[in-house]
Amino acid sequence: MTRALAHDSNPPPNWPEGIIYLTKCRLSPTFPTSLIPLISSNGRFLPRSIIHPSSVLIKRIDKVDHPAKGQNGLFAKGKIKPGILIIPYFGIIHATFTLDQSGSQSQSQSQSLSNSGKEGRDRNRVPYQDKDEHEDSDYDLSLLRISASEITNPFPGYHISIGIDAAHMGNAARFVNDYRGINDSGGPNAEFRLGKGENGELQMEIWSLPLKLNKKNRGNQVTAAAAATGISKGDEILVSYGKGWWGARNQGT
Ligand SMILES: C[S@@+](CC[C@H](N)C(=O)[O-])C[C@H]1O[C@@H](n2cnc3c(N)ncnc32)[C@H](O)[C@@H]1O
Repeated sequence: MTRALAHDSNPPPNWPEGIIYLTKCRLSPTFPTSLIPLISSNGRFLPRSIIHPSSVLIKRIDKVDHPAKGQNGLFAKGKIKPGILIIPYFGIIHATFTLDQSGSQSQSQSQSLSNSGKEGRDRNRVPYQDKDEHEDSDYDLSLLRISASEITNPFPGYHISIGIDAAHMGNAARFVNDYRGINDSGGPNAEFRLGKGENGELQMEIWSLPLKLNKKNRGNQVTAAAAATGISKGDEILVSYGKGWWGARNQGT
């Protein structure tokens, strides 16, 4: 008998098999408790569940000239106004530590790596990481970076990168595609923004572009009027992953 996946609730239509459906982010089991105050204004991580928004749907892409043909995309189920929170991005929140090579207070890597499982007793040693399992994920977003020199950094000598990875678990936001090759002339119609959940937790969100950020608006009254209507029913919701995201993937190709 196969074990049912530990979905938070019933997944929305077209949810792929093998991916856990989340209605809120989860913390990685290796996420240090001493970092929680940095991602939550009340010092606790107790996000409220957010159900699938009625404004979006997950759809398999069949268009022959779409660069992500055969994959899924996120689409507007109805009209979405400009400057609206469409959906928060859920996944597993994880931390990656990089030894600061420039500072004088650096701990040695071997010293820190020998402290597997002792995080409760010694909060200022980085947790053991065999390999960064999120490094190659195409669903990993940066949530927060903390420099080694910041006074709020509970791990002196290490730069900390906190990310949200939706490779194996997430919500419909994980299906948002990048506009490149899909709507090159119009650009994205949505963007990632840092936001706050109801219980004070930092979260990444997908918003429809406000009118002023739509690059087609400038000096063009006709397009500005069209952009003011936001994202039309049936349109694919498209963001920019950023040049860095594509640069890292195109290296050596
Ligand atoms: C976060 S996922 C987006 C959802 C994905 N299409 C799916 O069905 O799971 C990122 C992946 O989507 C694909 N993708 C997104 N935007 C793309 C684009 N403009 N051109 C080609 N592939 C794209 C790439 O395979 C990329 O690694």
